Amino acid sequence: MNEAELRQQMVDLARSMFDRGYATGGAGNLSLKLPNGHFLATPTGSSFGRLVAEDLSVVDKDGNHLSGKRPSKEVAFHLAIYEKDPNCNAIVHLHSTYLTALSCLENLDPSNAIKAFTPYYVMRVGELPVVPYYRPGSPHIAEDLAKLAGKYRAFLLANHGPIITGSDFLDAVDNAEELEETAKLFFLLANKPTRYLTDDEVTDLKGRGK
Ligand SMILES: O=C(O)[C@@H](O)C(=O)COP(=O)(O)O
Ligand SMILES: [Zn+2]
Repeated sequence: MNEAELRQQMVDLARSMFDRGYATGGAGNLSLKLPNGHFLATPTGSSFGRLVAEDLSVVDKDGNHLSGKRPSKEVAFHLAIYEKDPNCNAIVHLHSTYLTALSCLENLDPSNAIKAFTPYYVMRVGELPVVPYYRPGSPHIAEDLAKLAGKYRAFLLANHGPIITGSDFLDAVDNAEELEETAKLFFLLANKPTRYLTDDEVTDLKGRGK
């Protein structure tokens, strides 16, 4: 896809997420890698429901603002992930209801906030490591993510929300939707005896693709 098509894809899929309740108000941010090596990101304060293709921000790998409106205050954490994960070409950060609720629970397993109970979660996401709470925009988020990126496909910011990566923007959005639905199931199953996938079942699923 060329840059114009990628801009339109970000506008269209952001609007679709907004219309289906995955994003509200000005929460969340999005980015993708452009063919020329620069990055397209949502402007700070923008609503997923009202993005304008020409207004989207372009930054270089060092975070220099090249064009469009002022980028998301989280652009540093997006860039930290791209730097460490060569397979990541797009990133979705949401404040979606169930994943954000999950991010506020005490005693989450920092290495994996959702133990697998369905195959598609394993195939699309795998594990969900938790980044401790820092205020939004803090450089510490990027520092912590730099240590995890490349080993995981999604991350949960404590008391904040999820970050999901993808091989392209559509893949990142699909992964985000799957993860949010998995968190919804996690709460539906709370206090119910649940059969988790065994280690062998998880291993069998890994590496099989989607
Ligand atoms: O939670 C926050 O404030 C940010 O992480 C966020 O989601 C929106 O910030 P901008 O991308 O700067 O609008
Ligand atoms: Zn946020």
